[in-house]
Amino acid sequence: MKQTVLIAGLGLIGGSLAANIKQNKSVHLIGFDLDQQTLTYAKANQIVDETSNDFVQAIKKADFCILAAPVSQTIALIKTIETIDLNHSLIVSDVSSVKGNVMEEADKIVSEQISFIGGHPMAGSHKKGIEAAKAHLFENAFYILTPSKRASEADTEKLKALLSATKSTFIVLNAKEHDEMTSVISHFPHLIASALVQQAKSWEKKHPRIPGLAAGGFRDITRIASSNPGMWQDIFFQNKDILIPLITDWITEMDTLKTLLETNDKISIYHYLEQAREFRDGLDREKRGAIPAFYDVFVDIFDQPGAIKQVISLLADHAISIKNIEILEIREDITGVLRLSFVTRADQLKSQQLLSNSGYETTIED
Ligand SMILES: NC(=O)c1ccc[n+]([C@@H]2O[C@H](COP(=O)([O-])OP(=O)(O)OC[C@H]3O[C@@H](n4cnc5c(N)ncnc54)[C@H](O)[C@@H]3O)[C@@H](O)[C@H]2O)c1
Ligand SMILES: O=C(O)C(=O)C[C@]1(C(=O)O)C=C[C@@H](O)C=C1
Repeated sequence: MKQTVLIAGLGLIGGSLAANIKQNKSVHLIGFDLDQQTLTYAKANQIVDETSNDFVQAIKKADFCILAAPVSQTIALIKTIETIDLNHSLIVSDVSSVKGNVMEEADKIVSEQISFIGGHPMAGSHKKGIEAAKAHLFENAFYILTPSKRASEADTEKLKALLSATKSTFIVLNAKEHDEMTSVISHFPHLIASALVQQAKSWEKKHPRIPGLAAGGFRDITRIASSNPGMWQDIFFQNKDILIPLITDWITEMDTLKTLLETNDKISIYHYLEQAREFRDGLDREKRGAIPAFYDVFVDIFDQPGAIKQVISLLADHAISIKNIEILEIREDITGVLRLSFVTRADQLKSQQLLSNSGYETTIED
């Protein structure tokens, strides 16, 4: 029998989930969004089977509902769900990056028919909107589930089955564990990335060449500062009780580093850098969760016409598929560095060997 799934909020995440769920032919997928253009795009590109402008009417038809709007809007939708009378059972989930307030609201649902299991796919991008949606976005990522008080294990299993095409790894956490961990590895780093960009922006007044000089390191550490400001504003305020103490800890940490520099404590600075490197290098490479599970090869190339094409052709001739290419640094007339990302370790190693055999200087991270 066909199951009806409603996705409310068809942006980057809702659209990407829709693209996964749509692969299941026994699902009838309804899309709801406040933005008419998004709905038109979703229908025209067959991302959903049906669109709706009426959340309450659509949810009444659904067996599953996934709320994929900004966090504060998701909380507002849960408040609406609390008022709906259903004559059949419904599993509701969300994708919010912060879980505390969402789960607090979800625990207020009294209907016996509704089972709420919070969700958060730990993958995304700095892009927004349905046009950036991709079916493979969640592959190899962790997908965190936070069941509400009344959700049964059987319901959690049903939700996992619905989301199985994402090829993510599901883990169950409570809201507090979730919010503490994501604030450390996602929300706070975002705040720092934006602050680093603001710092460069203010120094640009004195040194107008700063944007041009910003090379691989600055670009790597600040990529996420190009994200959707509306979404992150919401995340920061939803998780501010955890973020504020982290900012206090960070100020203390910066003060410590400042003192080490002022007192010329080279040994302590060395250990500080060494410990950070060891921790970073030790991040689980098989299941990298928030860090995309790609395997990189760095290739030195000469800045001359066709240099990149040669590298790509070599790998294409051996049927190796490159997941992503990034030019990290090109200096005029000298070498530059290409970062090639592969989905499997095997492709990474094979590519490195092929490139080395053809005379390229390559490096990989173990
Ligand atoms: N972008 C990421 O990297 C990422 C990763 C994991 C989880 N999330 C979470 O996913 C959610 C959506 O983020 P996104 O990146 O897809 O944003 P997005 O801006 O790409 O999409 C949000 C969509 O929700 C719609 N919308 C807004 N209010 C709505 C409402 N009341 N009802 C229905 N639709 C509404 C918008 O029109 C838009 O189409 C957020 O809660 C975010 O915290 C984002
Ligand atoms: O890759 C990115 O651009 C992201 O910011 C993705 C990211 C993250 O911080 O890792 C952002 C927010 C989500 O809640 C989950 C994933």
